Amino acid sequence: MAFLVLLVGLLTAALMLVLWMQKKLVYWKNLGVPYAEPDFLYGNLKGVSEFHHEGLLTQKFYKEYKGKGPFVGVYFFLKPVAIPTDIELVKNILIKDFNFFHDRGLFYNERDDPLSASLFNLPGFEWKQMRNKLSPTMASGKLKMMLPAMLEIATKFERKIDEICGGGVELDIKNLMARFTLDIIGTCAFGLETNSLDDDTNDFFRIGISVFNNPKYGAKFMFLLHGFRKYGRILRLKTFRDEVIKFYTDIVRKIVDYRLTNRIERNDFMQLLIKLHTSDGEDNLSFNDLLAQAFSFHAAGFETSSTTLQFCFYELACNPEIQDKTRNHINEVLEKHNGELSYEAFLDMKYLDQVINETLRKHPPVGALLRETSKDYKIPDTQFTIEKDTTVFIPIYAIHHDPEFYPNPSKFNPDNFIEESIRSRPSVAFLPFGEGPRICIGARFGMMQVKIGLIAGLRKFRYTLSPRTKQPLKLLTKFFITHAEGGIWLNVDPLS
Ligand code: HEM
Repeated sequence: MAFLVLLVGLLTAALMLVLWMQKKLVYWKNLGVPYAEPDFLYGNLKGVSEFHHEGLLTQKFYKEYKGKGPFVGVYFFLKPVAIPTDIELVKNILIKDFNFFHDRGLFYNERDDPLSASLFNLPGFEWKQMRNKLSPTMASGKLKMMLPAMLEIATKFERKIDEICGGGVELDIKNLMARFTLDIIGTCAFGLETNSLDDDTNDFFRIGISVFNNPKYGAKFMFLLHGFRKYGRILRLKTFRDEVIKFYTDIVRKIVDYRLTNRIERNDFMQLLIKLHTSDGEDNLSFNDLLAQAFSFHAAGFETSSTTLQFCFYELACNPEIQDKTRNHINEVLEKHNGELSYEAFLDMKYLDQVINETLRKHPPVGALLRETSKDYKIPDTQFTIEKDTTVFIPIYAIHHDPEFYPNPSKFNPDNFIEESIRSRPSVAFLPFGEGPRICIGARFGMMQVKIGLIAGLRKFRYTLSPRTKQPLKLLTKFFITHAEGGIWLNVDPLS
């Protein structure tokens, strides 16, 4: 009898759960919004494992629903997600009506996992305060100050390619770019001479790449955690593995103590963060804030820059005339600046900017931008409202491949970024760094890093595609960042 009661109880609970889930999955239908039919358990996330890339997943919805309304409603598990398909709405969300969309709605848990409380994840007022404190650290004067340290690494990078090239060995561009960008971040953000270009067994490199290659949770669980972040915090879940948290906490503690005890000052981000940490005013950063923000330079700046470089070398290998033109351009500008790689010479390399921008268009490292509504948002001139707490996914990848804005989107064409072409499309049709007040804080640093990598890599060497690179590239996503499955392999030869 007791067994029967238990069974009936369980069946009733299961039935109620199913009815509750079904009710959740008619949210968009009830609002009369164009929506994609969800699956019972995953909502519309099923494609994440099919496509392995959220850029392609959102592109699927964008293509299908563009013109049918300002956005399409989908579900990530049970959570309603709005994907704007109208460029005017994208602009309003990111810029004009930002006060409805200042958060990303991401999970963080500063108590158990201080690394997770980064600028990227912080909401509302906490974000605004932190952004105001950090913005001056990214001013152009500060970047200029870091140039000599970056150039030193570029010289080592050039030497490394010289060692590899001509010997018939294929270049694993992903690995090389990871070493280069991690050495730059090691120097500029942490003030460490990590030397990963020569030795990729050091802890900074090993743990640094494991943050992305071996994340604590998979993409689907992270979507779930962001959706139920209150419960995640109650359960004291962490975003990063304990080894990662301990490594960065220890290393940052040692650097801060060492510099303060020995009164050492350097031209790097860490110094600027320490200055905020030791200030008395409202700009003061606690140790945990300092730790989280130093780490965010790594978390938000490493894979993005390294991925951009990879895809840029890939496209240049596939397009030899553009490779030659870029190399000639670099040499001409350097000649004009007496052979000196000054900050001014970088600013002068306009065609190089075009090549990088076209890479960021075709292969945006971040395939979609995240926002969450903080209050009901009535879309101007329509009957639609995006209700409070709805996740909004701005489909960068889809917009960058929309023929309305880029006539032949699969062609690598740096002329998409001559003045005339830029003026001919809406400004938000190019979003590799996001847009509005929450735009990437490290965009200028990232561009500088990529430019330095390309200059060092292109001046003396020529690249061609190795047959080992799978064609066409199959994209996948790890921690929101785009990758090519199987990596990108190039042949590299010295220029005669
Ligand atoms: C090519 C390199 C890079 C790309 C493509 C990139 C891309 C992005 C994107 C798409 C966002 C989201 C913007 C939005 O939601 O509107 C972002 C935010 C952010 N990025 Fe970058 N990024 C790059 C380099 C860097 C670097 C080098 C750093 C640090 C030094 C950095 C630090 C950050 C931070 C802290 C945020 C959060 C900003 C906020 O919420 O206020 N990024 N980045």
